[in-house]
Amino acid sequence: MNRTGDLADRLGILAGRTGNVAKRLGTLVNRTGNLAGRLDTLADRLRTLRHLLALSWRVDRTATAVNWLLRILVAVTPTAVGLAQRWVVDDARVNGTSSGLAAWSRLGPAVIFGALAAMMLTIGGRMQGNLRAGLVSKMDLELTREVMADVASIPGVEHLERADYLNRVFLAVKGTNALAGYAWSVVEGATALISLTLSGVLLAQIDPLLLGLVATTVPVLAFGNRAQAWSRAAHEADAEITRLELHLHELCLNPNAAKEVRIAGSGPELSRRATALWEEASRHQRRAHVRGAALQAAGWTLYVAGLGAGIALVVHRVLAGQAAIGALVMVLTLAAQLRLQLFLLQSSTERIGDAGQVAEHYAWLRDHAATATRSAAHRQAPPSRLTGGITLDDVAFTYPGTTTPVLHSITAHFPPGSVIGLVGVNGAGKTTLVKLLTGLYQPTSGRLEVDGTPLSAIAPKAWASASCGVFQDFVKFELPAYQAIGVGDLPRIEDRAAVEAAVARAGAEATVASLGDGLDSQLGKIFGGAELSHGQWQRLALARGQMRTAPLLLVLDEPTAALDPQAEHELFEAFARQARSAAAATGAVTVLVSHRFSTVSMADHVLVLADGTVLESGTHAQLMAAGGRYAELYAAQAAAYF
Ligand SMILES: Nc1ncnc2c1ncn2[C@@H]1O[C@H](COP(=O)(O)OP(=O)(O)OP(=O)(O)O)[C@@H](O)[C@H]1O
Repeated sequence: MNRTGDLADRLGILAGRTGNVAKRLGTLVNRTGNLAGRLDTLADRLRTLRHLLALSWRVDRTATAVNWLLRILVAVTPTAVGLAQRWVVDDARVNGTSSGLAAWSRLGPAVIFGALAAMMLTIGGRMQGNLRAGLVSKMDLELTREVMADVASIPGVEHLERADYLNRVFLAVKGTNALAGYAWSVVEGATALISLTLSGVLLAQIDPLLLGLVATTVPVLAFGNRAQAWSRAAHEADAEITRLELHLHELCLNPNAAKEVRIAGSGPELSRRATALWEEASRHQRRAHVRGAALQAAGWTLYVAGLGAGIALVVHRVLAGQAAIGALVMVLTLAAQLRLQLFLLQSSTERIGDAGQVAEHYAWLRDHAATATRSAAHRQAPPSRLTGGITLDDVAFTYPGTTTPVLHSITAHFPPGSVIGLVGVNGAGKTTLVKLLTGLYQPTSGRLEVDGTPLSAIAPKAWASASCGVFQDFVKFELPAYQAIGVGDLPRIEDRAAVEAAVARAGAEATVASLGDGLDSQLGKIFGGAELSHGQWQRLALARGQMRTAPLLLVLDEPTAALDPQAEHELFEAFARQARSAAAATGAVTVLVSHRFSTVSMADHVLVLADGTVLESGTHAQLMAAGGRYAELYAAQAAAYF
């Protein structure tokens, strides 16, 4: 019995040890993973740095070259000043304060050398600061252009709809100035480090113990970095709060929101909430700053203690006759310079840290855009005309970053040339289905095919160019009217005949005629142009959606909600007619989303969506005959209108 007990104990101990080993292995794997992650981040930063230095060269070669030269000169001058002073003082001690030619011939070079170095330190430092500011502003402009181009080049809308992605995009867009300064901050940091090293070498020559003074700079920098990291973490954690605060404040100023805000009297409350958010974010920042300031003060206290000890050591040496008075003068000069270099190093590491955070988001955005472009490059062009139509087979979709499926088990076929109606209550998934059809998102599972080719294998930009659409949340482009319409087909934005034809197809002639200067009228109050009614804006949006004359897919997602039912009916009749006549040429599929059943009844085939899936489908006649949900809602609406 005892033996069995012993064995059990031993087995227990063995199991415990195995568990410990496994835990340690787990920790090791984690650490290796962390290290690999850090190396990746470092590689990303170096790539960004190289890109920024190249960008600086591209935006202004002369300023970049002069800036490099000045930085190097400014880095070595503090040491030169210290050396010159030591030279003069020691010479004076040895040879007395004799004047005349002999003294000048001995001291002249040292005085000129010192004066030049001091001049370089002051003038060069200032010139370098001005050059840097000019370069950073040019680079900022270029980086803003790059970031915006990246945001625009990513197909789909995931990066603009997901809160975590939006935070990254927001921080990258807001941080271009910090990023522009990144490269030069690294150069400044590196040259300040060279300066510190040179000062260290000179101090060590007087007494190796003085290296202790250089060592006290380490806590100053380390604590400074930690303080900065706290502040950055607070800033990053508050990105969403800051976005919300900006959004609420913008609502108070936005003329489109003004009616609702004024009538509801919600302005003061919105402003109060925005202010509360701002205060919350400021509180977090303040807390981080106070903690950081305390830590930094501790670092500087150590430095001051080290400096005091260093000076006491040299005074002792001088009094003991072990060092010349020139050494004391040099130590005092270098100590003052050391403090300046330390400030410079600290401020550049702070800027590097700040910009490093932006650099991470910037690298993410660039990678995201590059991956999207690379993957799009291998995809094929859409067919020039649809022959097989669009097929959905057991399609399901969950928005990235969420867990609840919004669409599931969607199976349908849209034959070439057909007009498809989509109906369903709010939130049924109609717009989401439209987003999948237009390639803005890929299905999470199932097949979505165009003429038998998965839509994911078709180049997104080419599919976007082969589609056109009008949406319920259309854009009010505050541009001259012809551009606000022509932007629907960018290559033909200035093609007046194409714009006029689109206006006619959308039945927007009366709206254009009502504008003072017709198609040349400036739209929108913000730029002193004509203000339009919501319905008039919508007519122009419909015209914009008609700019592409031979699309393969036309989506009309409640584009006429601001029009009266009669106008909507007439428009859809016209669209359906156009769709059927265009069908012969391109086999285009028209998808029409509407809450008005009389409009949807014009479609060749209707899908009734409920809870993210197809509840019923068929022609209007079939659905009415089936007497299901569609028939019920149709009858209810008809009774309400007539
Ligand atoms: N970007 C998004 N991220 C996460 N969920 C979303 C997103 N857009 C829509 N949803 C969710 O998907 C569901 C379907 O929304 P969708 O806009 O497709 O409905 P809809 O049928 O077009 O509604 P409506 O008739 O009101 O326009 C909703 O529950 C909505 O909350």
